[in-house]
Amino acid sequence: MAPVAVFVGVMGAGKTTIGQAVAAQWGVPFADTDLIIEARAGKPIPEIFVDDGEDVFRALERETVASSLESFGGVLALGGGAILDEGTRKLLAAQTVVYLSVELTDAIRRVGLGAGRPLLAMNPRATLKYLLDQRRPLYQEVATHTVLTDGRAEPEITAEVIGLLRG
Ligand SMILES: Nc1ncnc2c1ncn2[C@@H]1O[C@H](COP(=O)(O)OP(=O)(O)O)[C@@H](O)[C@H]1O
Ligand SMILES: O=C(O)C1=C[C@@H](OP(=O)(O)O)[C@@H](O)[C@H](O)C1
Ligand SMILES: [Mg+2]
Repeated sequence: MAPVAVFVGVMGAGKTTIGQAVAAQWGVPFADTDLIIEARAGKPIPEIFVDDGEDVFRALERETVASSLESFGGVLALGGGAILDEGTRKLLAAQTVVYLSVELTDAIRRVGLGAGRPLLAMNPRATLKYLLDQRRPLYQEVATHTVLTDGRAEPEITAEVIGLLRG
């Protein structure tokens, strides 16, 4: 079994929100690697970053992506930084990967002050700009489909994803 679709994109792209909506419309399960990691670690992501550091989080993320890709049959949302790992990018090569793209203005509006997202705890606007510039080529590399989300409401984006994946 393998996921029907995997969502990637920077924080605030809408991976969790749109992934859930697409899964609901298809009538398939939804999973989010962030939630799986929190359950496995027994603590929220900000605490993993504080107690154990980003490297430990990335290792948990890599294992979680690998096991989900192997055994989960539904819609899978990744965390924004999962694609930083080369091994994860290789795993994604055989998958249907939807890149939800968003630029700085809308992304920052959506994540606000970054609550629950430890990488945005300080200077969220400058950090998000840096992360967008660093990661954009990696999202493009793994994507089989790209959907622009700037200035668009969730139902419209969900409908475009479903239309694109219909074939
Ligand atoms: N297209 C959109 N327009 C406006 N707000 C959105 C849109 N997509 C998501 N959001 C909101 O932005 C926030 C971040 O969305 P989320 O799905 O958690 O993003 P991600 O998982 O990619 O970080 C949520 O509050 C969500 O309701
Ligand atoms: O971009 C990142 O490195 C991260 C994104 C978050 O997920 P979302 O993209 O769903 O917010 C979460 O995995 C963690 O805070 C790190
Ligand atoms: Mg998310």
